[in-house]
Amino acid sequence: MPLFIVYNPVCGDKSATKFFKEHVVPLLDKADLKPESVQETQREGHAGELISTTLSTSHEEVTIVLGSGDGTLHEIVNELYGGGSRPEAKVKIVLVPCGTANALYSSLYPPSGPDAIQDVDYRLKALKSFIGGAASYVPLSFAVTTVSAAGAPNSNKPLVSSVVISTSLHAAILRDSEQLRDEHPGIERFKIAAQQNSDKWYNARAKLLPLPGGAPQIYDPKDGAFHDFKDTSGDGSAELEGPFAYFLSTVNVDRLEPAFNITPLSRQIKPPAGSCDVIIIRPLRDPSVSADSPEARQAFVPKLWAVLGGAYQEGSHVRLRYTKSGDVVTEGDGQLVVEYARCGGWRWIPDEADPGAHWLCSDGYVTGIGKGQTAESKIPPATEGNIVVCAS
Ligand SMILES: Nc1ncnc2c1ncn2[C@@H]1O[C@H](COP(=O)(O)OP(=O)(O)OP(=O)(O)O)[C@@H](O)[C@H]1O
Repeated sequence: MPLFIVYNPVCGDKSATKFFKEHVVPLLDKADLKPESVQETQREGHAGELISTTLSTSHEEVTIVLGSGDGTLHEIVNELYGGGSRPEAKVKIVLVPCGTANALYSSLYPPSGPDAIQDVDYRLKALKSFIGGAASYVPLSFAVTTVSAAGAPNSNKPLVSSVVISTSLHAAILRDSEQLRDEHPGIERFKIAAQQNSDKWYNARAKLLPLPGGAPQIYDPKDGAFHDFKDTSGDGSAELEGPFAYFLSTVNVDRLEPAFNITPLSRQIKPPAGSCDVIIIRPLRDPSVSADSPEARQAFVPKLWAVLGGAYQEGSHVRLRYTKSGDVVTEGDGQLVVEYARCGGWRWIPDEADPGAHWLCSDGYVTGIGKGQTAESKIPPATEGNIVVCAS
Protein backbone atom coordinates (compact mmCIF):
# COMPACT_ATOMS: atom_id res chain seq x y z
CA MET A 1 0.00 0.00 0.00
CA PRO A 2 1.52 3.37 -0.97
CA LEU A 3 2.70 5.53 1.90
CA PHE A 4 2.51 9.32 2.01
CA ILE A 5 3.75 11.76 4.60
CA VAL A 6 1.86 15.00 5.19
CA TYR A 7 2.55 17.43 8.00
CA ASN A 8 1.47 20.91 8.99
CA PRO A 9 4.55 23.07 9.74
CA VAL A 10 2.58 25.76 11.60
CA CYS A 11 0.34 23.70 13.85
CA GLY A 12 0.91 23.68 17.61
CA ASP A 13 4.28 25.17 18.50
CA LYS A 14 5.40 24.97 14.84
CA SER A 15 7.82 22.14 15.48
CA ALA A 16 6.42 19.53 13.06
CA THR A 17 9.10 20.11 10.41
CA LYS A 18 11.89 19.52 12.93
CA PHE A 19 10.09 16.56 14.51
CA PHE A 20 9.56 14.84 11.17
CA LYS A 21 13.15 15.47 10.11
CA GLU A 22 14.64 14.26 13.38
CA HIS A 23 12.32 11.39 14.27
CA VAL A 24 9.66 10.35 11.78
CA VAL A 25 11.60 10.20 8.50
CA PRO A 26 14.64 8.45 10.10
CA LEU A 27 12.40 5.78 11.68
CA LEU A 28 10.72 5.06 8.35
CA ASP A 29 14.14 5.01 6.62
CA LYS A 30 15.48 2.55 9.14
CA ALA A 31 12.50 0.27 8.51
CA ASP A 32 13.07 0.63 4.78
CA LEU A 33 9.63 2.13 4.30
CA LYS A 34 9.84 4.60 1.42
CA PRO A 35 7.11 7.22 1.22
CA GLU A 36 5.89 8.24 -2.24
CA SER A 37 6.13 11.82 -1.05
CA VAL A 38 6.84 13.99 1.98
CA GLN A 39 4.72 17.13 1.87
CA GLU A 40 4.30 20.16 4.10
CA THR A 41 0.93 21.87 4.02
CA GLN A 42 1.39 25.38 2.67
CA ARG A 43 -1.84 27.08 3.56
CA GLU A 44 -5.25 26.60 5.10
CA GLY A 45 -7.16 23.94 3.17
CA HIS A 46 -4.02 22.53 1.57
CA ALA A 47 -4.17 19.19 3.43
CA GLY A 48 -7.48 18.38 1.72
CA GLU A 49 -6.05 19.33 -1.69
CA LEU A 50 -3.00 17.12 -1.13
CA ILE A 51 -5.17 14.12 -0.28
CA SER A 52 -7.37 14.75 -3.28
CA THR A 53 -4.32 14.84 -5.57
CA THR A 54 -2.87 11.75 -3.94
CA LEU A 55 -6.02 9.74 -4.48
CA SER A 56 -6.58 11.03 -8.01
CA THR A 57 -3.50 9.09 -9.07
CA SER A 58 -5.81 6.08 -8.85
CA HIS A 59 -4.62 4.60 -5.57
CA GLU A 60 -7.36 2.49 -4.03
CA GLU A 61 -5.74 2.29 -0.64
CA VAL A 62 -3.18 4.59 0.91
CA THR A 63 -1.51 5.09 4.26
CA ILE A 64 -0.90 8.64 5.37
CA VAL A 65 1.45 9.48 8.20
CA LEU A 66 -0.09 12.75 9.32
CA GLY A 67 1.77 15.26 11.48
CA SER A 68 -0.81 17.73 12.70
CA GLY A 69 -3.49 18.58 15.20
CA ASP A 70 -7.19 17.96 14.84
CA GLY A 71 -7.81 20.84 12.42
CA THR A 72 -5.62 19.45 9.64
CA LEU A 73 -7.24 16.04 10.04
CA HIS A 74 -10.59 17.85 9.79
CA GLU A 75 -9.59 19.21 6.37
CA ILE A 76 -8.65 15.72 5.17
CA VAL A 77 -11.84 14.18 6.49
CA ASN A 78 -13.94 16.88 4.84
CA GLU A 79 -12.20 16.29 1.54
CA LEU A 80 -12.65 12.54 1.73
CA TYR A 81 -16.11 12.37 3.25
CA GLY A 82 -17.60 15.72 2.36
CA GLY A 83 -15.93 16.49 -0.96
CA GLY A 84 -16.35 13.03 -2.38
CA SER A 85 -13.24 13.12 -4.58
CA ARG A 86 -12.79 9.35 -4.15
CA PRO A 87 -15.43 8.15 -1.69
CA GLU A 88 -14.56 4.51 -2.30
CA ALA A 89 -10.84 4.92 -1.59
CA LYS A 90 -9.54 3.42 1.63
CA VAL A 91 -7.31 5.65 3.72
CA LYS A 92 -5.31 4.57 6.75
CA ILE A 93 -4.15 7.45 8.90
CA VAL A 94 -1.19 7.16 11.25
CA LEU A 95 -1.22 10.20 13.51
CA VAL A 96 1.85 11.95 14.81
CA PRO A 97 0.51 14.60 17.23
CA CYS A 98 2.02 18.00 16.44
CA GLY A 99 -0.96 20.28 17.10
CA THR A 100 -2.12 22.23 20.12
CA ALA A 101 -4.83 20.02 21.58
CA ASN A 102 -4.40 16.73 19.69
CA ALA A 103 -7.77 15.50 20.92
CA LEU A 104 -8.02 12.42 18.73
CA TYR A 105 -4.48 11.20 19.41
CA SER A 106 -4.84 11.77 23.18
CA SER A 107 -8.10 9.83 23.15
CA LEU A 108 -6.66 6.93 21.18
CA TYR A 109 -3.52 6.89 23.32
CA PRO A 110 -4.52 8.21 26.76
CA PRO A 111 -1.42 9.96 28.10
CA SER A 112 0.10 9.29 31.52
CA GLY A 113 -0.03 13.01 32.35
CA PRO A 114 -0.63 16.41 30.80
CA ASP A 115 3.01 16.70 29.70
CA ALA A 116 3.23 13.34 27.93
CA ILE A 117 2.74 15.16 24.65
CA GLN A 118 6.29 16.55 25.04
CA ASP A 119 7.64 13.00 25.13
CA VAL A 120 9.09 11.76 21.83
CA ASP A 121 8.25 8.10 22.49
CA TYR A 122 4.65 8.97 23.33
CA ARG A 123 4.28 10.94 20.11
CA LEU A 124 5.68 8.07 18.07
CA LYS A 125 3.38 5.35 19.44
CA ALA A 126 1.13 5.07 16.39
CA LEU A 127 4.05 5.34 13.98
CA LYS A 128 5.95 2.57 15.74
CA SER A 129 2.89 0.29 15.68
CA PHE A 130 2.55 0.95 11.98
CA ILE A 131 6.23 0.25 11.35
CA GLY A 132 6.06 -2.88 13.52
CA GLY A 133 3.34 -4.24 11.22
CA ALA A 134 0.99 -5.21 14.05
CA ALA A 135 -1.01 -2.00 14.22
CA SER A 136 -4.74 -2.13 14.73
CA TYR A 137 -7.02 0.47 13.18
CA VAL A 138 -10.43 1.83 14.13
CA PRO A 139 -12.92 3.37 11.69
CA LEU A 140 -13.73 7.00 12.37
CA SER A 141 -17.29 8.09 13.11
CA PHE A 142 -18.42 11.41 11.70
CA ALA A 143 -20.79 14.13 12.80
CA VAL A 144 -22.25 15.71 9.67
CA THR A 145 -23.61 19.18 10.35
CA THR A 146 -25.65 21.38 8.09
CA VAL A 147 -26.62 24.98 8.66
CA SER A 148 -29.84 26.02 6.95
CA ALA A 149 -32.92 28.18 7.19
CA ALA A 150 -36.33 26.53 7.59
CA GLY A 151 -37.97 25.99 4.22
CA ALA A 152 -34.98 27.31 2.24
CA PRO A 153 -33.01 25.05 -0.12
CA ASN A 154 -29.80 24.03 1.57
CA SER A 155 -26.82 25.14 -0.49
CA ASN A 156 -24.28 25.06 2.36
CA LYS A 157 -21.72 22.31 2.23
CA PRO A 158 -22.04 20.10 5.32
CA LEU A 159 -19.28 20.21 7.92
CA VAL A 160 -17.84 16.82 8.72
CA SER A 161 -16.36 16.51 12.21
CA SER A 162 -14.36 13.62 13.60
CA VAL A 163 -13.76 15.06 17.08
CA VAL A 164 -16.07 17.82 18.31
CA ILE A 165 -18.98 19.96 17.26
CA SER A 166 -20.15 22.67 19.63
CA THR A 167 -21.91 25.95 20.19
CA SER A 168 -21.95 28.23 23.28
CA LEU A 169 -18.82 28.54 25.41
CA HIS A 170 -16.66 26.05 23.53
CA ALA A 171 -17.36 27.69 20.16
CA ALA A 172 -16.62 31.11 21.69
CA ILE A 173 -13.32 29.81 23.12
CA LEU A 174 -12.20 28.45 19.77
CA ARG A 175 -13.30 31.63 17.98
CA ASP A 176 -11.39 33.94 20.33
CA SER A 177 -8.34 31.74 21.02
CA GLU A 178 -7.24 31.89 17.39
CA GLN A 179 -6.15 35.52 17.87
CA LEU A 180 -3.94 34.39 20.77
CA ARG A 181 -2.14 31.65 18.79
CA ASP A 182 1.13 33.55 18.15
CA GLU A 183 1.49 34.71 21.73
CA HIS A 184 0.28 31.43 23.29
CA PRO A 185 1.05 28.43 21.05
CA GLY A 186 0.00 25.93 23.76
CA ILE A 187 -3.32 24.99 25.31
CA GLU A 188 -3.16 27.96 27.72
CA ARG A 189 -4.77 30.10 24.99
CA PHE A 190 -7.98 28.10 25.43
CA LYS A 191 -8.01 28.95 29.15
CA ILE A 192 -7.51 32.66 28.43
CA ALA A 193 -10.36 32.66 25.92
CA ALA A 194 -12.53 30.75 28.41
CA GLN A 195 -11.95 33.50 31.02
CA GLN A 196 -12.99 36.12 28.47
CA ASN A 197 -16.30 34.34 27.84
CA SER A 198 -17.08 32.83 31.23
CA ASP A 199 -20.11 34.96 32.10
CA LYS A 200 -21.89 34.49 28.76
CA TRP A 201 -25.09 32.51 28.35
CA TYR A 202 -26.55 31.53 25.00
CA ASN A 203 -30.24 31.80 24.17
CA ALA A 204 -31.38 28.91 22.03
CA ARG A 205 -33.48 25.75 21.96
CA ALA A 206 -31.96 22.37 21.30
CA LYS A 207 -33.44 19.10 20.14
CA LEU A 208 -31.59 15.88 20.87
CA LEU A 209 -32.36 13.45 18.05
CA PRO A 210 -33.19 9.78 18.62
CA LEU A 211 -30.52 7.10 18.69
CA PRO A 212 -30.65 4.56 15.86
CA GLY A 213 -32.27 2.08 18.26
CA GLY A 214 -34.65 4.37 20.15
CA ALA A 215 -35.01 7.48 22.26
CA PRO A 216 -32.13 9.81 23.09
CA GLN A 217 -30.63 8.99 26.46
CA ILE A 218 -29.44 10.80 29.55
CA TYR A 219 -26.82 9.60 32.00
CA ASP A 220 -27.67 8.98 35.65
CA PRO A 221 -24.56 8.78 37.85
CA LYS A 222 -26.62 7.03 40.56
CA ASP A 223 -26.65 3.75 38.69
CA GLY A 224 -23.91 4.67 36.23
CA ALA A 225 -26.12 4.04 33.19
CA PHE A 226 -27.85 5.87 30.37
CA HIS A 227 -31.67 5.95 30.37
CA ASP A 228 -34.20 7.03 27.75
CA PHE A 229 -35.37 10.63 28.02
CA LYS A 230 -38.87 10.46 29.48
CA ASP A 231 -40.38 13.37 27.63
CA THR A 232 -39.85 13.17 23.92
CA SER A 233 -41.75 14.98 21.21
CA GLY A 234 -43.66 13.43 18.31
CA ASP A 235 -40.50 12.90 16.27
CA GLY A 236 -38.82 11.10 19.17
CA SER A 237 -36.43 13.90 20.08
CA ALA A 238 -35.89 15.50 23.48
CA GLU A 239 -36.42 19.25 23.52
CA LEU A 240 -34.32 21.46 25.75
CA GLU A 241 -35.00 25.12 26.42
CA GLY A 242 -32.09 27.48 27.02
CA PRO A 243 -30.34 29.52 27.99
CA PHE A 244 -27.24 27.35 27.71
CA ALA A 245 -23.78 27.97 29.10
CA TYR A 246 -22.26 24.94 27.41
CA PHE A 247 -23.35 22.70 24.54
CA LEU A 248 -20.80 20.37 23.02
CA SER A 249 -20.83 16.94 21.39
CA THR A 250 -18.04 14.54 20.54
CA VAL A 251 -17.44 11.52 18.35
CA ASN A 252 -14.39 9.23 18.56
CA VAL A 253 -12.91 11.07 21.56
CA ASP A 254 -13.37 11.28 25.32
CA ARG A 255 -11.13 14.33 25.70
CA LEU A 256 -10.35 17.56 23.88
CA GLU A 257 -6.86 17.96 25.33
CA PRO A 258 -4.62 15.33 26.92
CA ALA A 259 -6.14 15.95 30.38
CA PHE A 260 -9.50 17.54 29.53
CA ASN A 261 -11.89 14.55 29.71
CA ILE A 262 -15.08 16.30 28.75
CA THR A 263 -17.01 13.20 27.55
CA PRO A 264 -15.43 10.51 29.75
CA LEU A 265 -18.31 8.06 29.34
CA SER A 266 -17.53 7.54 25.68
CA ARG A 267 -14.60 5.44 26.89
CA GLN A 268 -16.32 3.88 29.92
CA ILE A 269 -19.67 2.91 28.32
CA LYS A 270 -19.21 2.03 24.68
CA PRO A 271 -21.40 4.31 22.54
CA PRO A 272 -23.64 2.61 19.95
CA ALA A 273 -22.89 3.20 16.27
CA GLY A 274 -24.51 6.35 14.94
CA SER A 275 -24.37 8.23 18.24
CA CYS A 276 -22.61 11.18 19.80
CA ASP A 277 -22.07 12.15 23.42
CA VAL A 278 -23.36 15.59 24.38
CA ILE A 279 -22.43 17.74 27.38
CA ILE A 280 -24.97 20.41 28.29
CA ILE A 281 -25.02 23.05 31.02
CA ARG A 282 -28.22 25.04 31.45
CA PRO A 283 -27.84 27.55 34.29
CA LEU A 284 -31.56 27.80 35.01
CA ARG A 285 -31.36 24.27 36.45
CA ASP A 286 -29.44 25.83 39.35
CA PRO A 287 -31.99 26.20 42.21
CA SER A 288 -30.42 29.52 43.21
CA VAL A 289 -31.02 31.03 39.75
CA SER A 290 -34.58 32.13 39.11
CA ALA A 291 -34.01 34.24 36.01
CA ASP A 292 -31.36 35.34 33.55
CA SER A 293 -29.73 38.58 34.73
CA PRO A 294 -26.21 40.07 34.69
CA GLU A 295 -25.89 39.23 38.42
CA ALA A 296 -27.04 35.64 37.89
CA ARG A 297 -24.53 35.22 35.07
CA GLN A 298 -21.70 36.51 37.27
CA ALA A 299 -22.74 34.29 40.18
CA PHE A 300 -22.76 31.27 37.88
CA VAL A 301 -19.14 31.70 36.73
CA PRO A 302 -17.56 29.71 39.63
CA LYS A 303 -20.05 26.88 39.02
CA LEU A 304 -19.06 26.72 35.39
CA TRP A 305 -15.40 26.56 36.45
CA ALA A 306 -16.25 23.74 38.84
CA VAL A 307 -17.61 21.77 35.90
CA LEU A 308 -14.69 22.48 33.59
CA GLY A 309 -12.30 21.76 36.48
CA GLY A 310 -14.01 18.38 36.89
CA ALA A 311 -13.24 17.58 33.28
CA TYR A 312 -9.57 18.05 34.18
CA GLN A 313 -10.04 15.64 37.13
CA GLU A 314 -10.70 12.53 35.06
CA GLY A 315 -14.20 13.62 34.13
CA SER A 316 -15.64 14.02 37.63
CA HIS A 317 -17.95 16.81 36.37
CA VAL A 318 -20.52 14.21 35.30
CA ARG A 319 -21.33 13.57 38.99
CA LEU A 320 -21.73 17.19 40.13
CA ARG A 321 -25.05 18.19 41.67
CA TYR A 322 -26.67 21.29 43.15
CA THR A 323 -27.69 21.55 46.78
CA LYS A 324 -31.05 23.22 47.49
CA SER A 325 -29.21 26.52 47.88
CA GLY A 326 -27.32 26.10 44.62
CA ASP A 327 -23.91 25.00 45.88
CA VAL A 328 -22.13 22.52 43.64
CA VAL A 329 -21.34 19.22 45.39
CA THR A 330 -20.58 15.61 44.52
CA GLU A 331 -23.02 13.96 46.95
CA GLY A 332 -26.78 13.88 47.49
CA ASP A 333 -29.86 13.80 45.31
CA GLY A 334 -29.87 17.33 43.94
CA GLN A 335 -30.32 18.32 40.32
CA LEU A 336 -27.35 17.36 38.14
CA VAL A 337 -25.24 20.32 37.02
CA VAL A 338 -24.26 18.66 33.75
CA GLU A 339 -26.70 16.92 31.48
CA TYR A 340 -24.73 14.17 29.76
CA ALA A 341 -26.76 12.88 26.81
CA ARG A 342 -26.20 10.25 24.17
CA CYS A 343 -28.20 10.70 20.98
CA GLY A 344 -28.21 10.35 17.20
CA GLY A 345 -27.41 14.05 16.73
CA TRP A 346 -29.03 17.36 17.58
CA ARG A 347 -30.61 20.48 16.22
CA TRP A 348 -29.59 23.91 17.56
CA ILE A 349 -32.14 26.67 17.13
CA PRO A 350 -30.57 29.97 18.20
CA ASP A 351 -32.64 32.88 19.40
CA GLU A 352 -32.45 35.46 16.60
CA ALA A 353 -31.82 38.23 19.13
CA ASP A 354 -28.69 36.57 20.56
CA PRO A 355 -25.65 36.92 18.26
CA GLY A 356 -23.50 34.86 20.66
CA ALA A 357 -25.72 31.81 20.10
CA HIS A 358 -24.93 31.94 16.37
CA TRP A 359 -21.46 30.33 16.47
CA LEU A 360 -20.57 26.75 15.67
CA CYS A 361 -17.25 24.97 16.12
CA SER A 362 -16.35 21.85 14.15
CA ASP A 363 -13.00 20.32 15.18
CA GLY A 364 -11.65 23.79 15.91
CA TYR A 365 -12.99 25.40 12.73
CA VAL A 366 -15.46 28.12 13.73
CA THR A 367 -18.29 29.34 11.55
CA GLY A 368 -21.35 31.54 11.99
CA ILE A 369 -24.97 30.43 11.92
CA GLY A 370 -26.89 33.07 9.96
CA LYS A 371 -29.92 34.89 11.30
CA GLY A 372 -32.97 32.66 10.89
CA GLN A 373 -30.80 29.58 10.41
CA THR A 374 -30.46 26.47 12.54
CA ALA A 375 -27.67 23.90 12.76
CA GLU A 376 -28.37 20.20 12.58
CA SER A 377 -25.71 17.63 13.39
CA LYS A 378 -26.31 13.97 12.58
CA ILE A 379 -24.18 10.88 13.02
CA PRO A 380 -24.70 8.66 10.01
CA PRO A 381 -24.34 4.95 10.69
CA ALA A 382 -20.70 3.96 10.23
CA THR A 383 -19.60 3.62 6.63
CA GLU A 384 -17.54 0.65 5.60
CA GLY A 385 -14.65 2.13 7.49
CA ASN A 386 -13.08 3.85 4.50
CA ILE A 387 -11.15 6.15 6.81
CA VAL A 388 -9.43 4.30 9.60
CA VAL A 389 -6.94 5.54 12.12
CA CYS A 390 -4.13 3.64 13.79
CA ALA A 391 -5.21 3.04 17.40
CA SER A 392 -2.62 0.66 18.83
N1 LIG B 1 1.39 26.41 5.85
C1 LIG B 1 0.32 26.82 6.52
N2 LIG B 1 0.17 28.12 6.83
C2 LIG B 1 -0.88 28.56 7.54
N3 LIG B 1 -1.87 27.74 8.00
C3 LIG B 1 -1.77 26.44 7.71
C4 LIG B 1 -0.68 25.90 6.96
N4 LIG B 1 -0.86 24.56 6.85
C5 LIG B 1 -2.02 24.28 7.48
N5 LIG B 1 -2.56 25.39 8.01
C6 LIG B 1 -3.74 25.53 8.88
O1 LIG B 1 -3.30 25.36 10.23
C7 LIG B 1 -4.47 25.17 11.01
C8 LIG B 1 -4.13 24.58 12.35
O2 LIG B 1 -3.79 23.22 12.22
P1 LIG B 1 -4.20 22.13 13.28
O3 LIG B 1 -5.60 22.33 13.72
O4 LIG B 1 -3.82 20.82 12.75
O5 LIG B 1 -3.28 22.52 14.51
P2 LIG B 1 -3.64 23.14 15.91
O6 LIG B 1 -4.81 24.05 15.80
O7 LIG B 1 -2.37 23.71 16.44
O8 LIG B 1 -3.98 21.84 16.75
P3 LIG B 1 -5.36 21.28 17.36
O9 LIG B 1 -6.40 21.36 16.27
O10 LIG B 1 -5.04 19.86 17.76
O11 LIG B 1 -5.66 22.16 18.53
C9 LIG B 1 -5.37 24.34 10.15
O12 LIG B 1 -6.67 24.87 10.21
C10 LIG B 1 -4.79 24.47 8.71
O13 LIG B 1 -5.75 24.95 7.80
